[in-house]
Amino acid sequence: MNTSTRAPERAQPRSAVRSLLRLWPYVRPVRGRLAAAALTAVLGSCTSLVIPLALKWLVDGPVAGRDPRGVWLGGAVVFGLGVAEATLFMLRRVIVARPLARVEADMRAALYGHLQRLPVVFHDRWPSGQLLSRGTNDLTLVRIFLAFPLTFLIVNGVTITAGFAILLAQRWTLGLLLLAPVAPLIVLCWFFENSYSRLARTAQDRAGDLTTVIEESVLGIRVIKGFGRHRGRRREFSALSGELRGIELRKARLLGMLWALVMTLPELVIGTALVLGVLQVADGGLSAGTLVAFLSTALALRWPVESIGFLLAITQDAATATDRFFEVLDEPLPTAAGTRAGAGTGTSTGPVEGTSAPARTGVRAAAPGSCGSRAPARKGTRAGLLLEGVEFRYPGSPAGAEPVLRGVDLHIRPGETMALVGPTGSGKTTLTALVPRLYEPTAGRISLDGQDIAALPRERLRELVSVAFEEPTLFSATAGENVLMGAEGAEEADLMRALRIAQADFVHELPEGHRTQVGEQGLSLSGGQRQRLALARAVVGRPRFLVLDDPLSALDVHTEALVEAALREVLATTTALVVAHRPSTVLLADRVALLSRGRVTAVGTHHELLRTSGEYAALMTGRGGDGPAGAGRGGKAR
Ligand SMILES: Nc1ncnc2c1ncn2[C@@H]1O[C@H](COP(=O)(O)OP(=O)(O)OP(=O)(O)O)[C@@H](O)[C@H]1O
Repeated sequence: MNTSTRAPERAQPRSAVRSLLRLWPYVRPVRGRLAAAALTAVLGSCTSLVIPLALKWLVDGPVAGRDPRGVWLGGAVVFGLGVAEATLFMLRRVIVARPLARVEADMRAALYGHLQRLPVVFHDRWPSGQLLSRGTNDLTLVRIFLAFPLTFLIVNGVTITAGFAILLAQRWTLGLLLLAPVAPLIVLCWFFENSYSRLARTAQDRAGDLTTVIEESVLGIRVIKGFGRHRGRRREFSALSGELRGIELRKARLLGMLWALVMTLPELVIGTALVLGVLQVADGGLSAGTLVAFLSTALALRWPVESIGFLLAITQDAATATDRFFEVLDEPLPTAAGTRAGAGTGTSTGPVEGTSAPARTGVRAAAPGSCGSRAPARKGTRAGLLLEGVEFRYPGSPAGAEPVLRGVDLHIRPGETMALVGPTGSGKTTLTALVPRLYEPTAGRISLDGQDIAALPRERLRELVSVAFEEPTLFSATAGENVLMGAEGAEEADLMRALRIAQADFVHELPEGHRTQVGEQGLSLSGGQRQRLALARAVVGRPRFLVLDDPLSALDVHTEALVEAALREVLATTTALVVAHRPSTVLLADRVALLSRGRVTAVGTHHELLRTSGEYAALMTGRGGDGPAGAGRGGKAR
């Protein structure tokens, strides 16, 4: 199986109790209810221990004395005690149901909130299935633990202690006999816990991997079908599912062995006690009522003892689930503003080699200082979008690997549109991701109108910068809601304007207009329609800075021309960085920056670069292999 679908493995020896204690902040608000439920269960369990004492009175009294009224009375008491026990256990369930649903919901909300705030580098590292399984299966396991083992390990402890006190009081010799298996059972449980916890961790991790495979297969169903890969995918799925099945079987075998021993040992000693007790009754050393009471008490203790293995198994599953939950929650959030977060990945965030001014082969910017000055005297005071000595290396890239971006200096003046052109893999998308701080530069600085973006509160940054990515992601919501996500507080008029600019008027023809639900990931729309909605989302908030990653790639020539015309209107009032592969998109820009192997190697107008940069000319005419063809068809040369 592809290991890239696996989360960072962190299975380490740990104490189940210490793991579960971390749940306290979530359990604290419902501690009163949980305590009341435990108390109710203890009362119910103790009621069950009173039944043998009533039986003793019944056998030694009314039954021995042939007193029918006494027998009826005794029977009624035993019946009443049975009803009371059942009622108390039912009450316990009623008391815990609602608060435990709340604990689960609170934990899920905390996980979801944290996931939303974690940086993109975290999501690059973690497979989505692992996160899904932590937010669903694992939290269910925690709720089951709080509902059963947490209460019943306490209840059973109290019941077993009280039961043995009754047994010892009735016949201490037989009582001691029943206590004999306790020591071996404790050792057995200890061994079980150690082995089971390792298996539980592996099983839950593999379940997360399996979720990732299912999710990828569902999302990628078109590719799988298109390439006839379903057999291969099924084999991959079966292998992983077989691995999980094997681990679950080992868990079941381990639990079965524990259960068998936990059941057999008490049965053996109860059998022995029965034989010895009968002999003592025959000798006249023990009353029949006492033997009945003794054996009924011993039998009443069977379930509390036998269930220990099962309760410990759920406890281990829940401890593992808690660890997995907190592994995500412990991931540090990026600092609000003011520092380079480095995204908590252990990546060097300090300056590294290669921040020197890039070698330029092409034309300098028309205005002095608009490109190329590494550390200008008026640092941070220039309006527009300014990148100074920006370097970026993806977290987790091999030591000594070249940074993806090196010494990038670029100044986009207010109101200017800069096209970013470069061969595939040169770092264009990476550069655009740095402006809205989806990633943090490993060196250098980016400023908007003189303000370092690392010092800007994220909300402010989101107001200033809007983005449309190459891959237009839409959500399961209405077309209008997808667009309005682009701006806080935007209204219907803004929506209409954005739809018009993005040439997304097709929305009005949908069955319910902009209130039509678009499917998961917008799959009910064509690629070009999704791209236009994504573009509308980027412009709906009238951002000061616009970053567009090849926004017109999926449009037909006719629609592209319409969108370009409308985009010009927007670009005239914003400062924009537009990744462009096609000459027609380049022609929307005032100037062009050529990115080559992570460096800006030339900046100028389209025509200047065509004249002076061989690499640019090759890209635009398609002679460079990676670049678009058909450059210079008409177009504006500014
Ligand atoms: N999340 C990531 N983790 C590690 N490396 C990455 C990641 N994303 C991109 N890269 C690497 O960074 C380099 C630049 O990628 P980027 O997507 O920025 O190029 P690009 O110029 O936008 O390419 P294209 O024109 O094909 O979209 C590539 O070598 C790519 O393999």
